[in-house]
Amino acid sequence: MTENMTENVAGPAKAAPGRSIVVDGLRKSYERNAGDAAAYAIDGVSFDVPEGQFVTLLGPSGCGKTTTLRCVAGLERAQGGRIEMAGQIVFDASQGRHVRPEDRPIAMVPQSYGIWPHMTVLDNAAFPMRHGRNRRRGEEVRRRAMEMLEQVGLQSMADRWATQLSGGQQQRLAFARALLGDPEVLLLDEPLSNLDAKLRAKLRQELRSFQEKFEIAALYVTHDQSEALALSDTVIVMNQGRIEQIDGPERLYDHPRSSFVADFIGSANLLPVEHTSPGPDGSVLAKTGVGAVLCGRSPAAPDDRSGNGGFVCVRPENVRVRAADEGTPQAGDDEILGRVETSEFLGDRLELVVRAGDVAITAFARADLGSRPGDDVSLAFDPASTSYLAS
Ligand SMILES: Nc1ncnc2c1ncn2[C@@H]1O[C@H](COP(=O)(O)OP(=O)(O)OP(=O)(O)O)[C@@H](O)[C@H]1O
Repeated sequence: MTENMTENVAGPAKAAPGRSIVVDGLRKSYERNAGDAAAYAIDGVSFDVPEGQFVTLLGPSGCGKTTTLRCVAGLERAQGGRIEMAGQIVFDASQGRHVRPEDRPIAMVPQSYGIWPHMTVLDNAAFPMRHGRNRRRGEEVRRRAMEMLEQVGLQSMADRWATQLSGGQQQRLAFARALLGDPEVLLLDEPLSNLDAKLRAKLRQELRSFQEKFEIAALYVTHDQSEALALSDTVIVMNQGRIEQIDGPERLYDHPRSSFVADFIGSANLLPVEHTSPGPDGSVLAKTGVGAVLCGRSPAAPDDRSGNGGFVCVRPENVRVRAADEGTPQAGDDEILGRVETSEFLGDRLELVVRAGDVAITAFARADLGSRPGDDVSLAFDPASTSYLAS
């Protein structure tokens, strides 16, 4: 590792205030001859981590999340791009600049928390102060470590072996230890992935409340969309080494920019579109296999609202369902007639899969609708919550 962690020559370069990390145009291939664009694990990745914010890299396995995180940490060296951290350029491919991981203002929390089993809780916590960037000695180390253990509720366990802690306590210790290295940013690589679902849900809330309490910026990697939505101020959705969308959780869910994002975040009906034309008030009229659908949302620029291809995107909770014999569709209602294929009772509602022409549409319906497989129903999409996605 050491031979490629060398130069750190230029003086401090200015980073934009208020941003803990700025990543610009990062490109990394693991191939020796990285000429072929398809060989890049990440390609043109750019984003910011603002001060005190929780930012998550989210995407399916192999999309480049860990590679991005490792480049930020300095554990991998990219072939292109720049990284600024706490007011300094820590990586610049064009200038051959690469600050070593131990000299970057970061703390990394790995999947297994990286806790030393042969050390006490206190010694684990004190480790970065004894061995990190800003080394300290003597009583001050013990005092600061004890103060931090108190903050995370582990002071009474300071002299225990770290292996005697529960999963949740280990997470708190990993968090305390990371903070004691005075990092600008915490880097977390799927720290909850080894835990069962119930503990995961509890610990993610705890993780978030610590991060807020200490007002530290965090860059978090996960492939679990519910975790990303629950924890993050900002989610960066990645696909095949590129960024698809950067947005807050609600906006990602309500305004996905592509069919990939719509499908990856929550569940979505994606109806293939034959062609589109501009509709009233900036909407898009999309011709699909089940008829024309009015889409009140579209990330496409107004000039790009006529064309071929793309998808209508509507979430199951935004599909209105009624029994086909509940009365004829009202004038102006673009209703779609279909037949129930499956019906699942979920307590407070039914989840229906309705076949309409060539497409299967998932919809949530009132539990008392009582629809069963084989029943005819009519569906309507609310234009205000229906999107046209060009790709
Ligand atoms: N050390 C390596 N050598 C060669 N190829 C690698 C190496 N590490 C990652 N890759 C490749 O780079 C691409 C991105 O991998 P990366 O681990 O960054 O993805 P990820 O999104 O973190 O996936 P996961 O969620 O499975 O950890 C993948 O195609 C992967 O096979």
